[in-house]
Amino acid sequence: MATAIDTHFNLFLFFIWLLSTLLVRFLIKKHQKPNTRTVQHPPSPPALPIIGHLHLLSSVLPKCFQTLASRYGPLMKISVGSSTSLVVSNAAVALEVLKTHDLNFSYRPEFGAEDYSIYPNSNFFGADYGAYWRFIKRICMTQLLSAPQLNRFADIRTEEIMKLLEVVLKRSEGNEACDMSAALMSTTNNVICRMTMSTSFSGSSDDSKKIKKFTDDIVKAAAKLSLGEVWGPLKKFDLFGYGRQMKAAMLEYDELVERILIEHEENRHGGVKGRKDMMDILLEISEDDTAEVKLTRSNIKALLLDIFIAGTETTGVALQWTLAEIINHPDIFNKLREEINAVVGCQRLIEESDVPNLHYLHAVVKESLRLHPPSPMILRKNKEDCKVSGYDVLANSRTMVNAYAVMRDPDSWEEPSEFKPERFLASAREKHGLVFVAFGSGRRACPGATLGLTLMHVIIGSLVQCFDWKAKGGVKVNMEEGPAVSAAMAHPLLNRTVSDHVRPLTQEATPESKFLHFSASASVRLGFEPNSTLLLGGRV
Ligand code: HEM
Repeated sequence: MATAIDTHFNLFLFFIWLLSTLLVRFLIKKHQKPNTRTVQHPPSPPALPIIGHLHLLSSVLPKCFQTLASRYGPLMKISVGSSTSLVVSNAAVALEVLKTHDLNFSYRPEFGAEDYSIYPNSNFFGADYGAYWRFIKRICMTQLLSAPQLNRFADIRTEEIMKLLEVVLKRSEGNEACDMSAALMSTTNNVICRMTMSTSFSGSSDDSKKIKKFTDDIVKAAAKLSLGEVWGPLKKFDLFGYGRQMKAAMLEYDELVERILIEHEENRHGGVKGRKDMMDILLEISEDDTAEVKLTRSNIKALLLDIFIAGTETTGVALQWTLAEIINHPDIFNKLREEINAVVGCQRLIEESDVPNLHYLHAVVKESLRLHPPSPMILRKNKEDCKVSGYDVLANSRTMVNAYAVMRDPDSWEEPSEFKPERFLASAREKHGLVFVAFGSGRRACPGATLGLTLMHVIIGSLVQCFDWKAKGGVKVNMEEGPAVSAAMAHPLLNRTVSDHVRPLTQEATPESKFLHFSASASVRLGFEPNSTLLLGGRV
């Protein structure tokens, strides 16, 4: 009997609670300001409980987001577990985010890796738009990556390109396979390491290789940690150990860079190297007591790490795609070769000073970056609520501009999936409202664009000038995109493929050739096709 009374009483209490809750909700709604509107979120595909949209995603994210956008629109909301992002997929909305709301979207979202960084709050890429970021950006644009500083290191780029040509030539000479992916990556890595901290000058020649290994390990662990975002609060337990892996790789990086920093401090005043690399410049700034921001050692190491991560892989990957496109388009290869023949001639190797006159080369590189942007997801966050494409975007929304989709948007580009460098030639350009975002846009746009492009122009120009690149038996290079957001080729230009493509042909070098260390004055016939051209410092 007592139990029945208790049950009735509990039910009565439950109804009282329910009624009062509904009443309070009703009163709150009634007293809300009449102009208060409901938030209109961007559209979103139907989600499953807990996993959200995970089941809709494939390993090649930019492509998968592009497909989803064709159904759910150019601004859509994607959730995976507890992580939510907005994805921008066409040129019009990209312009809104990157140009109209540039200042508001000049922040970067966090992706979970920051908790394990040994340089907390010191890096540049992830820094909020504020005094520290502005200070470093100014240093990048006026000193580290300025035109005069880049020019001071032109000889290093020439040297590294010569090494690359030698590798390709030697492999072909021995009829060996040539791993172009590795060769191109090693060239960009060596250039960037030597420009930042004169690696081949100090310490062992392995330093550049070690830097590449440590940064690759850091990036791999950070990418896995960013996927861990979906675990929400559970991510702090580092269940899979990726946080520990990232910390370990950062400590290895730190030890190496600390050693090089000490060498720089010892050599700096002696002026042994005769020119300042980026590390020298940063050390000088760190000693300046009047500087707006007092740079710490951690700031220096974190900024250099950003430069290695942001500069090497992007440029290396972009070079591979460009070469692959050239191999697949013999007509474009021929046109490029003709332009180089006309502008540079056959007596010397292409130089950086030739590049402004090689308009078709510019167009080829730009077209390759349009179709295969090496940073296909541009990551931003907004500080304040705003409207984009008619939808409400709340403050701190993680926003990804899908550069891959934006630069294949059929409303902006004719035949968007075709490799047509002509679209970037001056005469054609006026016809299109082009949105080229391979280097991002606005305040947070890539500060290394000039260096990246310089390397691409002169490396691709040299490879086209010196070797014939053809697909064996007309079989095209596989242009499938690789997994994750990295944008690398799924089937890199590895030995099997490339050995068949490389056709370094007749080389006749004069003894006075200032470019070649190859058997001077000898005529070396390489490759498989007779009567072709090779221009390295000799006659055709
Ligand atoms: C082909 C080569 C390259 C491509 C396609 C590329 C692309 C990009 C993109 C898309 C961004 C994000 C921009 C945005 O948010 O709007 C970026 C940022 C950045 N890039 Fe590059 N990049 C390249 C080469 C380089 C090089 C050579 C360096 C340095 C030596 C570099 C350093 C950076 C840095 C430090 C940032 C962060 C800027 C910031 O947060 O304010 N990049 N890059």
